[in-house]
Amino acid sequence: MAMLGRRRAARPASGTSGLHQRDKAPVREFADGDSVVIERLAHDGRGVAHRTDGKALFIERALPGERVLPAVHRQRKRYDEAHVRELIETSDQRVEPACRHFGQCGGCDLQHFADAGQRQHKLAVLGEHLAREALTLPAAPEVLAADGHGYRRRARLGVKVDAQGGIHLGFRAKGSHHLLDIHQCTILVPRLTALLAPMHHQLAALEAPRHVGHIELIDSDAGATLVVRQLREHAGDRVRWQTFAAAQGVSLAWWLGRDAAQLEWLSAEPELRYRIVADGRDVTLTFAPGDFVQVNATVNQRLIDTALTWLAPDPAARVLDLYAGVGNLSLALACRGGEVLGVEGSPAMVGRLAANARRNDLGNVEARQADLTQVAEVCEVLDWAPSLVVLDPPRDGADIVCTQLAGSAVPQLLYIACDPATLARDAARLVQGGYRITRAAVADMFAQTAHLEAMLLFERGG
Ligand SMILES: C[S@@+](CC[C@H](N)C(=O)[O-])C[C@H]1O[C@@H](n2cnc3c(N)ncnc32)[C@H](O)[C@@H]1O
Repeated sequence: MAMLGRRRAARPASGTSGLHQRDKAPVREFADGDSVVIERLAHDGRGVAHRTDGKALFIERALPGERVLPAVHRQRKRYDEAHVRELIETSDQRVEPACRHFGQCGGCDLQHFADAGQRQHKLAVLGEHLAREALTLPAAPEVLAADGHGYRRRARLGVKVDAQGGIHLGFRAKGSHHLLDIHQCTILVPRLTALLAPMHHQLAALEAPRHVGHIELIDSDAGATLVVRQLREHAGDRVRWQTFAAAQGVSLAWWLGRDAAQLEWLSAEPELRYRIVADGRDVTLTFAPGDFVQVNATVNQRLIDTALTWLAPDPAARVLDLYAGVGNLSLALACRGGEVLGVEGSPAMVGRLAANARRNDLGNVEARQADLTQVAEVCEVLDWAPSLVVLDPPRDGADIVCTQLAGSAVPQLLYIACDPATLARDAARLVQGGYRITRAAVADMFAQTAHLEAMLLFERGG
């Protein structure tokens, strides 16, 4: 990725395009002649360069092609970690970060990088992970993208009272366990961002803010919902929260208790739900606090559209949807008329999947609970004799499932992954078992961060 742009006069790093907000004391300052050129981005979004003595440098918020003067803030045996002391030549892909917390907040890594550059980087990361397993793609992956800001419909903010009694609400600071006060978040959907300032005031008005562990924000078609992790009962603060929820027009629940916390609604219980469209048909999915929900509604819809196009299940299909959650993919695929078995580990979500199928009059969906890390349980669900399998595992991947699928005769598999490393490991197993990768896509589910979602279609034979 050669993206060297115009040459700018050397200037201090502070206050420019995401290079500010770094108060790490350098352990090694480079002399003016020691500038380096960024060769590429590492998978975590840091720029990679090499010193003249050959040691690698991982430089925060530096882009490919840029020439920078680094300041090393951590020395390691095989590489050093650095930030930019001075930006000498700037990439034409560098943009001004939209969020004022960028650089300090641990949430986003790539706000200084143009959207197109971020997506190119994610394509390269997928390719590199696959290459490590000697796998190649038949064609360039499709990119499933949407607006890079205002997309996140769910987030968890930490709450902390410091030794001086200061109350903090925010995300972890980059590379640290410290909580950074967050007043603005450009990647949250606007309805959730608008709650940040009132929540700071609300916490300051509580009698016992130390009883609050964290706050989860959820946006659904029922509006905004706050779920407060309340470690101990406090009658006065209970009323304060209820007053706050009424004034803000949000729903409110407490997870109450230190161990084995119980969910208690302090407002009227909302019906948390979101809508997807499958072949022009509206499907409504309900969920509860704590359930998995894809964070980016628009990219999720594109993922569903792509799954339907690639798999093209007909009414004779037997679709096995593994790691099914509350039925996001199961219900979309069931709209084509075939039999669908959705398998999910959480019993509560299995119940919700079944209820969602009923609510949408999809009598062709069966919901089943199984732990897909257990060989016997995986074999049992594969005995259902699917004609195609969709798997959308958590970051650990689907080791046992892919080992079993590698020896199966299922004609088509669609693997949706949020971790390209475990995807590559599992893909290698499937390819060893005789599958070919026939289509690929990168879904920009987590824009402005280095995280990526990938989809691979596998087919037998050929
Ligand atoms: C990435 S989510 C995908 C959910 C769903 N496909 C969707 O699109 O919303 C992964 C799901 O796998 C479930 N899961 C995690 N570990 C599991 C296991 N060992 N067995 C079965 N399901 C598991 C989680 O509860 C979660 O719902």
